[in-house]
Amino acid sequence: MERYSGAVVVIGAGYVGLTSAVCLAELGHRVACVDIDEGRIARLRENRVDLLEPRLAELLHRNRRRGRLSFHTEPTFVVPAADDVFVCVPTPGRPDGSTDLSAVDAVTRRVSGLLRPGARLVVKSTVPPGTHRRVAALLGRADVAVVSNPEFLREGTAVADFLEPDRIVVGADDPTAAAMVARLYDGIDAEVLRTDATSAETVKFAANGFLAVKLAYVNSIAELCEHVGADVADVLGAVGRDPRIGAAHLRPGPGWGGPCLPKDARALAALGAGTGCDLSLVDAAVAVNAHHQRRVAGLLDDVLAAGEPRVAVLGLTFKAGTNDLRDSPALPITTLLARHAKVSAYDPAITAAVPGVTDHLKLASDAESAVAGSDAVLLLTDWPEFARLPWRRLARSMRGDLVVDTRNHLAADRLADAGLRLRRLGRAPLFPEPLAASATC
Ligand SMILES: NC(=O)c1ccc[n+]([C@@H]2O[C@H](COP(=O)([O-])OP(=O)(O)OC[C@H]3O[C@@H](n4cnc5c(N)ncnc54)[C@H](O)[C@@H]3O)[C@@H](O)[C@H]2O)c1
Ligand SMILES: O=c1ccn([C@@H]2O[C@H](COP(=O)(O)OP(=O)(O)O[C@H]3O[C@H](CO)[C@@H](O)[C@H](O)[C@H]3O)[C@@H](O)[C@H]2O)c(=O)[nH]1
Repeated sequence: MERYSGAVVVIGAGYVGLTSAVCLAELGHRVACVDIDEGRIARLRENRVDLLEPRLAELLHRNRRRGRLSFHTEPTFVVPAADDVFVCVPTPGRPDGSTDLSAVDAVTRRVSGLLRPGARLVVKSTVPPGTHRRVAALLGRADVAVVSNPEFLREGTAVADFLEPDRIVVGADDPTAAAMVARLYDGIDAEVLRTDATSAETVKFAANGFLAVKLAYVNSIAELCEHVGADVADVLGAVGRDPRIGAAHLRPGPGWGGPCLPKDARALAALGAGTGCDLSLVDAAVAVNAHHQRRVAGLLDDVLAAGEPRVAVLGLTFKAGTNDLRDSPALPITTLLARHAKVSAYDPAITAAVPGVTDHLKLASDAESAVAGSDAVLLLTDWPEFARLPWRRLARSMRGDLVVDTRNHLAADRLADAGLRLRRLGRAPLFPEPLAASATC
């Protein structure tokens, strides 16, 4: 049993929970972090972090040494001493898109009898608008306030996003409770936006839905650029200079993915269906995203038509800088390819096969062995090391000469020097013959 004498408990030690626990400790609070995953807690007690997040391990060690951070498998002894208990457990999507709140419910029931009078239960998990009322009802404690404090961190930059956020949103129907939670962030230089609880819950869905729609639109404009002969980098570079639009999240790719955008967009669309509000724009973004994933696989159609084709895939994670494979666009794309081709893949953050996830492909231990003998290379994640690959040597080891770069990540002149044909999203292909696949949108 680890000793705890502090004021904050964080339940859930995943991307959001562990980052929150470590950063709140860095801000000077005494934090106890609880998770039902005994293996994860055992590793954290040995200062071992499974998540690929810059500075997370360093800040964890430092705050463990300072005695500000402890890890537990049970809330029994730590929750009664806490002023604020953060809920950072998963809220996955159900098959119909709606949000599965069973982990939030389980935590609420578990802590109900443990919270001291006057404490606050702070929901950081992404939950549909109105969930605070469900939590309050399950809690059955008029002397405990329920506060919504959605989290906006991105994977790969979780610590920086937590400590230097664009905004902090604290929503509660009890202004004193909101003020108490807001004060936990006193060491951070960002505006705290105080709202009612339903509005705070809605902010998170509205933000992720907006990003999903924006990225679906970006990929559609990339497709249009190919059709009309425009260059997407020039087009969106100029479009993004308008401050009403903004330059961020404007890069085309193989479809957006990850543990949040897909499930939150589907949940928002399901909310539209459930409330009768017209959120068909979000439904369309989800459908368009699936189209772009199929379109990327379709760019290899010519190669797949040949006998016993072999495709090398560079990058499996949903973006660079994370080892998270949840809802990565690489999974549906490589599944489509694997119906017709042998797929060998390399990702610097995925060092071992993941049963049930990577079964359809052969995991290579480095880029060169993935590429050797392939008819085509498909780059799906923009890991920096892929831009530095020795393309001349790789070209000699390949059977074919096609490279499809879905992130506009590779230097065209280096691939041309290597005698490779380069196909990029939203840009003219760097080889002479017209592409049948891009003839129509
Ligand atoms: N991952 C992100 O980038 C991100 C960013 C913002 C918000 N969110 C939201 O935050 C929530 C958590 O996401 P995550 O990515 O951190 O999840 P995660 O899967 O990385 O971690 C969740 C942790 O909660 C633990 N857990 C599950 N049930 C529990 C219980 N009853 N008691 C104690 N621990 C329990 C799990 O063992 C796991 O370690 C979700 O609602 C998600 O939508 C995620
Ligand atoms: O210009 C861009 C930016 C992103 N993506 C893709 O979009 C997806 C999501 O990327 P990103 O938003 O960086 O990743 P997440 O870590 O999933 O973060 C999102 O989801 C989190 C969980 O809700 C939120 O907290 C964040 O604010 C929100 O950005 C990934 O597949 C990216 O490859 C692009 O294709 N082009």
